[in-house]
Amino acid sequence: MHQNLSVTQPIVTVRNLSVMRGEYLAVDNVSFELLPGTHTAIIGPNGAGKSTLIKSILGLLEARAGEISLFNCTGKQSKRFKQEIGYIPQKFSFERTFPLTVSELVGLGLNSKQWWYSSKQKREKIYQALEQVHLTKQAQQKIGTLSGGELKRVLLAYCLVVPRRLLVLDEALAGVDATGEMEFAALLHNLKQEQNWTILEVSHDLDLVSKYCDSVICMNRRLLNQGLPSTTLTPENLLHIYGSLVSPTCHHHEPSQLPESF
Ligand SMILES: Nc1ncnc2c1ncn2[C@@H]1O[C@H](COP(=O)(O)OP(=O)(O)OP(=O)(O)O)[C@@H](O)[C@H]1O
Repeated sequence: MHQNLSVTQPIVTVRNLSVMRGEYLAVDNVSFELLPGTHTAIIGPNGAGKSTLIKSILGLLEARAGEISLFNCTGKQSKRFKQEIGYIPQKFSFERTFPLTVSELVGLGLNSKQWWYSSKQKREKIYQALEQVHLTKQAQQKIGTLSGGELKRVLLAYCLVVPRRLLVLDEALAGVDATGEMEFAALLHNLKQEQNWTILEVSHDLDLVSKYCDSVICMNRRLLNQGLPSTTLTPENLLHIYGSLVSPTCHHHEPSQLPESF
């Protein structure tokens, strides 16, 4: 168990949070709590403010109003827990010539708390993290030459190389192939079950959300619904959220035919 971890105290508390993007109110008066060892998905249509919300939680964007508490601390105090949070952003890329290999990048995840590890122990930790995401063969490859899905796996390995209390994922599975997607989801499930990690992820994959998440936050600038997948992912709620009929089992639409004049 992590130090100071109580099973009842929320890991994250968001109270009446509002966040601007330029002149636009992207998050409007949102409140919720995340309990330790839970997996929560944030869902909503494009532009609903999901990334804005998680970036505010991570301290990457300033709030216009409201309060965010991480591990029971607010403001600057919560910054000391930075190393206990893993984050995979929605968009990132590296120049092809970026001079860092996969194992070097994952090794950067070994932070100051692991200063006493020997070089051998560090190599073992990095190898174990890469093994979990099936990328040991790419260990010496330059990160700028990886595919989009491989790069996402490397970032997950970076998060896995040390214990985290909170893992924040912004569409982390986008670009990961079907097998990788299931493995990724199962891995997150194990981290939650066996190591009590708290997971907050933005996802458009309602099948995986209904299968793996304990709780769903539905938003479109404002919080629309929050609760168990079985009570939030109902046809009525999804119609309200997305404005059209989607369901956890039928949201992969067939590509529509282009009009002849296109
Ligand atoms: N830097 C910016 N300046 C102005 N508006 C912005 C900026 N960044 C984002 N926005 C707007 O804020 C709104 C919320 O964006 P955000 O990225 O949080 O949405 P999202 O729910 O994560 O969307 P998606 O599912 O498409 O990733 C969008 O309408 C977006 O166009």
